[in-house]
Amino acid sequence: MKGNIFVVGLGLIGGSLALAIKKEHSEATIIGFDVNEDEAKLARSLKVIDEIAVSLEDGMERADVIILATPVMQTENILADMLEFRLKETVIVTDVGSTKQRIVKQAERLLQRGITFIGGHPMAGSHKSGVTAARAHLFENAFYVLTPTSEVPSDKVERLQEWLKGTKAQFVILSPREHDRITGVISHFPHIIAASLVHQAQQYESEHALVSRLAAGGFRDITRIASSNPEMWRDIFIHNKEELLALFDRWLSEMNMIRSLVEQENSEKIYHYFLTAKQFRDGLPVRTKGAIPSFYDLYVDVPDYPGVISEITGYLAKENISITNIRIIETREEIYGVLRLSFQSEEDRAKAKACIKKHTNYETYEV
Ligand SMILES: NC(=O)C1=CN([C@@H]2O[C@H](COP(=O)(O)OP(=O)(O)OC[C@H]3O[C@@H](n4cnc5c(N)ncnc54)[C@H](O)[C@@H]3O)[C@@H](O)[C@H]2O)C=CC1
Ligand SMILES: O=C(O)C(=O)Cc1ccc(O)cc1
Repeated sequence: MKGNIFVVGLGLIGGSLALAIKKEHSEATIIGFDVNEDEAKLARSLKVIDEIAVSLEDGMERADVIILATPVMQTENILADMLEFRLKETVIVTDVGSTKQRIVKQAERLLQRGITFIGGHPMAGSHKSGVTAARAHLFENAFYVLTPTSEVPSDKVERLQEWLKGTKAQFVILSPREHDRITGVISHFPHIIAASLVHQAQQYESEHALVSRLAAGGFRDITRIASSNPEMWRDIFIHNKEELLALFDRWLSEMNMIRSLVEQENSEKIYHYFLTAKQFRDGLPVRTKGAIPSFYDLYVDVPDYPGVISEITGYLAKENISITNIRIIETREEIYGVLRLSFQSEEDRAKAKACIKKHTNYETYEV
């Protein structure tokens, strides 16, 4: 499709959407704008966008589709500023914010002027930010929530989905309220838990200098998201305050309950608590990306000799297959193979599997 796509906020999500749209619609012109001029210039040199808008107003007025990809408080402010601009009557405005109720409420004023606004949230990402982390395939297989209000005609929703086809995401329509309730529990609240675990370890570090050195393994895994952009998460917590306050209350009573089981050494109930959590978690789908992203891992059963890692990474490098993470798993219990390689897509994992099979006799497993 032809048209001007205007992306405001050229970071991880804005940049990734720009790349995904261009991949599917090569005739579209991607115009970008960012308050951080260096980020906009970087986006232009990395060919994430075709051109930088002269101003926010200029980009908005030329656009057929406007994508607001800024932290959610900024998105609310931009939606208010847009009331002064002379937008095309046919423009479709959308956003990518992790919260929906306050944004959709603010956008009602645009809707009253006949401008189409469809709230959006591609539910995949990472703890990284900035345009250098942007990838065209970031949203492949992920859920992409849209929250059109009843005034929005369905052909506009279909048109937006057509523009976003290159994301290869799975669209889901929800009300803003349902969206904020679900993301509160599976995405937003876990961030405060991760951050609080890090704070707890930091406080202990003053007593035991070894804490951070010993925290290198599992602790790093469960607290990965504490490395996310603090501005973005501050805004999300303020926007989804009501849901999150309710979750804090439930969490505190849950902690008190499990605390008293430990205090009483109630081994049966403690066991049951872990068991039911394990059963629910083991049953979660693994291939679909979600707000807690699944990684494309490949386990390689390698012999324990020096140089085996460089041997394998060498074969992969020769075939231009990028690895996002590499780790030696120290226990063989339940997991076959000791070398865990992570990839960005199913396709990369399949290529790696074939490459390792071609060059070695090592068994590979997807768990
Ligand atoms: N990081 C993630 O994994 C996900 C983030 N989101 C949502 O996407 C949005 C963007 O997040 P990221 O791309 O991760 O952040 P980012 O930090 O990578 O990029 C945000 C960009 O917006 C720019 N910006 C800030 N205020 C602006 C303004 N007033 N006008 C123009 N540009 C402005 C910043 O300079 C920055 O380049 C947020 O609303 C976030 O809630 C949604 C899904 C996943
Ligand atoms: O890195 C992670 O695990 C994330 O949680 C990514 C993420 C961040 C914000 C969203 O609204 C959706 C996904």
